[in-house]
Amino acid sequence: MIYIEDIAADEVLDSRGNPTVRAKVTLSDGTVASAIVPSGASTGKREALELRDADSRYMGKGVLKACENVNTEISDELIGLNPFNQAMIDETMKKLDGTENYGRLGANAVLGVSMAVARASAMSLGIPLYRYLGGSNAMTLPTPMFNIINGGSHANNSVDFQEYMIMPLNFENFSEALRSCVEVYHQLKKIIAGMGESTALGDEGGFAPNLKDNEEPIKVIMQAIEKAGYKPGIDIAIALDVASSELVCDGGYKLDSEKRTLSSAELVAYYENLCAKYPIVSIEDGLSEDDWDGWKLLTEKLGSKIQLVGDDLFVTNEKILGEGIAKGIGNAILIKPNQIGSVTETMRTVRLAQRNNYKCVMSHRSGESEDAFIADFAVALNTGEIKTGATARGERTAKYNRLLEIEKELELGEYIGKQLFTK
Ligand SMILES: O=C(O)[C@@H](CO)OP(=O)(O)O
Ligand SMILES: [Mg+2]
Repeated sequence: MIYIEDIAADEVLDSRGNPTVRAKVTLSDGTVASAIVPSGASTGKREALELRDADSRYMGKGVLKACENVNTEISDELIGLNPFNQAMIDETMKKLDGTENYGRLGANAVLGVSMAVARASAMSLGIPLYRYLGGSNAMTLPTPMFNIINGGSHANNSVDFQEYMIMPLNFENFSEALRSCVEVYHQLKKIIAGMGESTALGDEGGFAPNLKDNEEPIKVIMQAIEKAGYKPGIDIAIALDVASSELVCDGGYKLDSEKRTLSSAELVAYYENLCAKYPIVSIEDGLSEDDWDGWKLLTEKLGSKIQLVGDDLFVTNEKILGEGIAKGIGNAILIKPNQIGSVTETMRTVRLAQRNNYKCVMSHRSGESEDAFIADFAVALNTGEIKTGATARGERTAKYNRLLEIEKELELGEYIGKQLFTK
């Protein structure tokens, strides 16, 4: 029987230049695989704990302790185990940690090992990661949520909403869909430059211009879609991640660029107005993680028309998603493995969502690496959607390029952009 022979972790860097964990797993048949853990900026309060060192290295952001936990306690526990039983591997780490949120070992330590074990298992079997994780059922190439204007805590500009994304719907396959996004992106660059604004990039590769309010980015994106030769709303639609937990101030939602603070109900009305004017198909974190009443109202007003994605709200947590489903909050969930801490728990959350007709959007973090695990993971779980930034930064392009590779390998893979938002 093949068993785990060695596990080791070291401190490497993410796309913001912050330290993160790279875990490496060696199997008894000689297979070696590694995985790098991503890290968020606009994190949900109830996310699993990311263990950071408290000393002065990297201004308190080091992950040496998390690496040490991998190199000592976690390896001691996992060496000798069967790598093909992912659920058991992940359960063993959960028990070893002993807390609800990986507060002792760190979710960054645990997730790194969890992903590396999955990858090593796939390599040992000589099959791609998506095939290992999803079997013959792994067939759906995800529709991108392609983030072309960055604001909020992902950029240093005037825009309050964090992400303005395009979704290529009316396309036969993934590569054509991706090409359309890239074309729109290049047109957008010209438009922004033509306005005399900076074409500097935010953390996820979208542009970060100073625009006068939070509607203006949508207007310029509409122009860019048309200039690229596509029909807004038919070929390409718009999605937003407001990341509104970051806007909460004095009991309301503070829109700095518009010099006003809105109540939940006013913000919901703001979205209704935007949705009436523009082809918006999805809004993520429209209200804050603590504002479940606001979410209820948002879902009542817009839930039958558009996708309402809970990110900070659900933090990829099966239990919290369960509460949301019971209360009829939102209709979709963002899936970020490091919010919950292991491959197995991520899959459990996706299964719960899919059983309850909640859409799933596989997602990167704003701090990413060259590791394209989520590309395979999205295909494996047939999430149908992926959010992984724009193609101007290597750590985002890595995911798109991996999806192009998977598309080619699958040959008969499905692209479901056209069906995604039809009732
Ligand atoms: O809010 C989000 O959806 C993510 C990814 O885009 O950002 P962060 O990783 O900073 O939480
Ligand atoms: Mg988000």
